[in-house]
Amino acid sequence: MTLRIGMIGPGGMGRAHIERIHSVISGGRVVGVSDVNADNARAVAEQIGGTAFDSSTDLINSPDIDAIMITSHGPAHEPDVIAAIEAGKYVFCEKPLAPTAEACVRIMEAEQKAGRKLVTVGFMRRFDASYREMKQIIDDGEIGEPLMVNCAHRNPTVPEFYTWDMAINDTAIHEIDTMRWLLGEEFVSARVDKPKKTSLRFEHLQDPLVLILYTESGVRVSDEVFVNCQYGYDIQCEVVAETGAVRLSDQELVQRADKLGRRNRLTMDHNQRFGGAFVTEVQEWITAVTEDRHTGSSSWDGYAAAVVCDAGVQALTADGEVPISMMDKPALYA
Ligand SMILES: NC(=O)c1ccc[n+]([C@@H]2O[C@H](COP(=O)([O-])OP(=O)(O)OC[C@H]3O[C@@H](n4cnc5c(N)ncnc54)[C@H](O)[C@@H]3O)[C@@H](O)[C@H]2O)c1
Ligand SMILES: O[C@H]1[C@H](O)[C@@H](O)[C@H](O)[C@@H](O)[C@H]1O
Repeated sequence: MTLRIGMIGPGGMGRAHIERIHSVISGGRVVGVSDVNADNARAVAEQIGGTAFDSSTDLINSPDIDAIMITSHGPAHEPDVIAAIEAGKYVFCEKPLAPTAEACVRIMEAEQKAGRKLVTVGFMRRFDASYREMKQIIDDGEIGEPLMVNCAHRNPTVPEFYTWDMAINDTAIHEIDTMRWLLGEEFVSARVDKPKKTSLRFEHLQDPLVLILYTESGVRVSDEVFVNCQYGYDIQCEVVAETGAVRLSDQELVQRADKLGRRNRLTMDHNQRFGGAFVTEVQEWITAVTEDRHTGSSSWDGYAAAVVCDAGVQALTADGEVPISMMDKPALYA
């Protein structure tokens, strides 16, 4: 059986997912699209030989669509995720699940009403082979209890529409989710340190910044977010534990040796750096949906990330630590 996928918002991320689904991933095909930009929907539909739906509601409720992928902008996700749940269809939603914790709570309420987990949030780093190996080493107790984690999230540049809060809720959200998963704990406080700003940024941005988070057991996670570093898409992570340390190695593109020395070609964007993780993530989702089961990050994970992001955004203008508190986890997500 081929899973018939309907995609809402086939922009940059959506088209990259379509490319993967139609070339390297098995078991699914994007057969319908919708977009507020109707010309874009028509163009993508023509490319894939599928249907351009007039609205996301029509796409979600079509009997010719088995499952939904949402790759529109974050603020547009909530109504479409809820409509997919109400239609009883599995839905893969790109991060963020929704821009506020309150919106994520409404999504969890709809899912609890439906009585089953239908929503997967696109936190792809959980599917990256290097992060998975780090997690295995930690979970096997090979380096003892984690004490500190030092992360860096560097992008070459960002466009002018990228606002100051996006450093947290669009960029650091990846480390926020990955660290919850890697450490198996929730965060209890957030603080933001603001170093000297690069001159190579738009005036409205604090760039770089360092988000400092503490977990329930006291692990300190620092996340340097530097989105105009110019030179590459550079993702770093080192977990320092009681008897050892483990870190992501250099990015995996080729290493060249010549008279200038040995050096790696760096990745330049998320699709290059996390291409393998995206493939595994979407393949696992298609396989799971075909077998009528949930996989990947849940709405609870989307909610938890949003709560930490809200605190991180508050910390941008607060003095010192902002406490983080979450609602009790509903039984559906236990
Ligand atoms: N996992 C990752 O590393 C990663 C990387 C990039 C983007 N993303 C996420 O993917 C999503 C899309 O980002 P992008 O870079 O592809 O943006 P984009 O601007 O390239 O594409 C978004 C598309 O959604 C459409 N759209 C906007 N509002 C809509 C609505 N209400 N209904 C239907 N269509 C709508 C736009 O017209 C556009 O075609 C965002 O949530 C973003 O955070 C994730
Ligand atoms: O939406 C993108 C995406 O999530 C990338 O993975 C991240 O590196 C960028 O900072 C963000 O703007």
